Amino acid sequence: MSLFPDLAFFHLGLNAALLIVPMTLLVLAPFVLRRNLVSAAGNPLPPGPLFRYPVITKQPEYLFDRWAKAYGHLFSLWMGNKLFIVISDPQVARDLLVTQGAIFSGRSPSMKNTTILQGRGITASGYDDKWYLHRRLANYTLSPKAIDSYAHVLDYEASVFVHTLYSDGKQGTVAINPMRHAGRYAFNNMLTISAGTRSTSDPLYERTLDLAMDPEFMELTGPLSNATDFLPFLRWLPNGKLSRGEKLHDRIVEIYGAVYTAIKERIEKGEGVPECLVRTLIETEEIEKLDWKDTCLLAAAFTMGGVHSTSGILDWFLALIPLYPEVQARAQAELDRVIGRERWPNAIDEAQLPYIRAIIKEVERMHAPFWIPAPHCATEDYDYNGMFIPKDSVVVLNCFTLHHNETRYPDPYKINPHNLILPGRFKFNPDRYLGDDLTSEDSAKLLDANARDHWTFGAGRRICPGMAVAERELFLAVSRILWTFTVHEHPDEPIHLDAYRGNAARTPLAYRVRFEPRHDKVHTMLAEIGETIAA
Ligand code: HEM
Repeated sequence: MSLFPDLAFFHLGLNAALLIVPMTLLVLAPFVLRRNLVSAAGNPLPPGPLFRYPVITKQPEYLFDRWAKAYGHLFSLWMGNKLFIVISDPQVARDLLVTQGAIFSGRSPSMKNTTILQGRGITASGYDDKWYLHRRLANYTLSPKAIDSYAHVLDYEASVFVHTLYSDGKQGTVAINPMRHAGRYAFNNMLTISAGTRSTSDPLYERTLDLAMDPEFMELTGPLSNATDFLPFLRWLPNGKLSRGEKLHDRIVEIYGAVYTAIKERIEKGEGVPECLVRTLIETEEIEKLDWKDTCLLAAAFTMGGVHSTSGILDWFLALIPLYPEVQARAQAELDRVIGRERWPNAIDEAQLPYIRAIIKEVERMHAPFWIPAPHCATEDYDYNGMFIPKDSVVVLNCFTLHHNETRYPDPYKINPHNLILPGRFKFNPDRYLGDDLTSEDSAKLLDANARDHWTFGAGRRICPGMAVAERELFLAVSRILWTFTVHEHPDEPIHLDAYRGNAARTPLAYRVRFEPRHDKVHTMLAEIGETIAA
């Protein structure tokens, strides 16, 4: 028997620890450390962080920006067992997503693509024949020519939106949160395109509105925020988030199924149904071999996809503009000079209002709703500039870094008027877009990727097909709001622009602003519009 039993135990414990710790590390290493792969040509993966991440929830754009600075324009990141390839440079984005679009246009399994949209609804379809068909329908419904057929609706809804800000804000006497109104504006436009109607007191369309405004979709579909996307075994364990995704899927199918049925019944009864996506789908479902779920999820993807994105930009615009009185005053001077005070701007005036257009582009750059737009997926192995991009890797744009490239956008970070309120990272400077007369759709087609306005609508074959509609909506709303009101920050309620809500599309935290009518004509015009709405 040892004279020092405690010490013997200590030695035994130490030996065991010396054995167990390295063994545990060895077993855990493949789950914790990055895996290095090499292509047939001997090229390594793009460089990237040493550790794997199970999930990144809080402002991943800052981490991506740091990694882009540390590892370069193309870096790789292991999220659990999924390899992400992150693009932070315009030319690389063009080379891969546009020039090699045949390889980089897939979608990867995820909560959004697999659980909620079940591989359908255009946005979640793989890069296959069904996607081509859906994309053709999207182009047909959202092309500039198609927009002409519902331009009057976009115009009317913009008037209703401005009127609501006026009446809800008690003609400029109280501060209000404009976000729900912006959401309803975008929603009514999308519902018209999808279902040929706007939200009314009909309970079905009220439910459609509630679904579109519910932040659940944007909370659940973040590209980095669902551990089940990266650690597949979690799918087999009880999982609250997964069941929320399943419930959301059921709710979408149930509500849009009812919209489909209502429209089909009206067509069968010979009632006039205006031209809209669901009508086109019903009329072509046999030829195109669409099933019922395809139709529901396509209508849902259109309606919901075009709401948070467009209204998000309006929310950011309305949060920003009171903080930059000199920008607001310059825009109003342009409106007074070009339009005058007897009427407000219409779509046709857009080309004559370059400063308003520049403001919209600058909001799109500075507050892109998606810092990481819908991930693409590589459908083949590909070697690029001595780096290996394996099949099935998830390929994403790092919009935050692209939009803060100091060569393309000089001074992207500097000063803001409220250093105490904002952390001083961003500079809102519409001047940088003066002289850029291209629409975002045309700008995306430029051969020189460095000259593109911004990357807010994604890139390549899956670039947002709703760009032209969104820009028309934004122009009508922004130009009319600035013609009608001066927007003021509430003196006791500072607006916080750094924090936001949503793991996919970002919207500002709730805020209130005051819409002060600019001149007497505002009251007469809005009174007339009020009568039209009531009629
Ligand atoms: C300012 C508003 C909008 C923004 C910022 C926006 C942004 C985006 C982005 C980043 C993508 C992913 C592109 C990619 O995969 O590379 C996308 C896809 C899509 N957007 Fe938009 N969008 C907006 C408005 C709209 C509107 C008004 C519609 C109309 C219905 C729409 C319909 C779609 C559809 C259907 C897709 C899927 C395309 C596909 O996978 O082929 N979006 N959008």
